[in-house]
Amino acid sequence: MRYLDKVDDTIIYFLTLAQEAQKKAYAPYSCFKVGAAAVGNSSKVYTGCNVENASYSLSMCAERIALFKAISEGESEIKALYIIGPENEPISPCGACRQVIFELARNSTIYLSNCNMTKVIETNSKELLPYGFDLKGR
Ligand SMILES: O=c1ccn([C@H]2C[C@H](O)[C@@H](CO)O2)c(=O)[nH]1
Ligand SMILES: [Zn+2]
Repeated sequence: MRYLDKVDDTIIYFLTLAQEAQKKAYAPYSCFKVGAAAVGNSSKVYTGCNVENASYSLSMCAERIALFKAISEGESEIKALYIIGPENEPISPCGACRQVIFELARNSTIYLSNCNMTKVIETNSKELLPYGFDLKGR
């Protein structure tokens, strides 16, 4: 887990796609809009935003929507996952998303960005969720 010294153009490109999705977030309860972009092995990009519900626990996070879109469209592996939050510090995925990332994006590079892409953390599934629950390795 490290802050990037320089945020290169490729990262800016994918974070911009995540930011476009972030604008579509449906977050009337938290007013906390998040966007994500998952890059599949095919190099196709799947974006997501958080979608909330009056029954709060039915809300879904941006990164899970992006990952579920990718898998449901036939991607078998995710190369990279970009997540952009609304604040001045990089977004920190919730515990549920960390488990889903561990399942579906285990070998991905993961980028966590603040709202204007000036602070970007590079990390991976095992740093986000040490000793994650795993049935694959049995
Ligand atoms: O990494 C995160 C963290 C939070 N949220 C959403 C969930 C909820 O809709 C709102 C406030 O927690 O932000 C995400 O989509 N991704
Ligand atoms: Zn989450």
